Amino acid sequence: MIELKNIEKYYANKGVKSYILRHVTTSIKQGEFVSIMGPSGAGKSTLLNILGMLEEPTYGQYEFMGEDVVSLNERKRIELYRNHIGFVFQAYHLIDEMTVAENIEAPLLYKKVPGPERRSRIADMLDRFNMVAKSDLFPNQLSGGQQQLVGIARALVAQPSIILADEPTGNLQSAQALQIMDLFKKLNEEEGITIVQVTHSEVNAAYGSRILHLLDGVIKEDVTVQQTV
Ligand SMILES: Nc1ncnc2c1ncn2[C@@H]1O[C@H](COP(=O)(O)OP(=O)(O)OP(=O)(O)O)[C@@H](O)[C@H]1O
Repeated sequence: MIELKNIEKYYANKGVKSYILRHVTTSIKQGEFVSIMGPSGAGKSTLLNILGMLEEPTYGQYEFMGEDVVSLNERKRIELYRNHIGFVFQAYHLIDEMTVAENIEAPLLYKKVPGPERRSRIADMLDRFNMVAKSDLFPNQLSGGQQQLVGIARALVAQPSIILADEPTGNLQSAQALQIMDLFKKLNEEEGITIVQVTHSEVNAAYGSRILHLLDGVIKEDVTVQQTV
């Protein structure tokens, strides 16, 4: 599903290059649940943003579902993103002025999904996340855990092939964090959705099947998780 070859990312400042990612070569197969770990500043979010087409690498090849992402024009890349990728952010990134239902609807409007189908998919999401009664509330009327569920519902409503999550439980208490991780595991195992998450938590990483350890922008280790959760 994902092939990265020799991905490099650097910022040049007064002729000095500071490397964020170096020689990143790896592949991720459909159905995997991968955690990216490593110390602060190791380049985890940058790598996830490149996977999610939110940032471009300075060099290297990125193939997503057979498409050469780097050579695609903006319109094609956005289309690929909208059709296949659901992104979940640590700080939720919901739109404050929109209700829960409207936030979940947003990706469907971009994809021009017709009204009746939109309403049915939103209803399914609200039902699945036990949020029917919260449908008309605004994000600031929800707990952090509920806001993140809306963030995940918004990522899922467009039926993505892959969920990319940047510290999805970073702002949550442990009970809520467990709920989100259980949900990811279920999505992965029962619906075959590929998941790539950035996490600082060993507990969260144990939910996945593989861990990429980044250090100073380099993949230092690529390990298979022994399933215990
Ligand atoms: N626009 C930029 N210009 C220069 N340096 C940048 C820019 N964006 C990010 N960086 C640097 O890239 C490095 C990696 O950032 P990144 O957010 O990917 O790390 P991270 O591993 O996700 O860290 P954390 O765990 O703290 O979120 C950091 O040192 C950061 O300062």
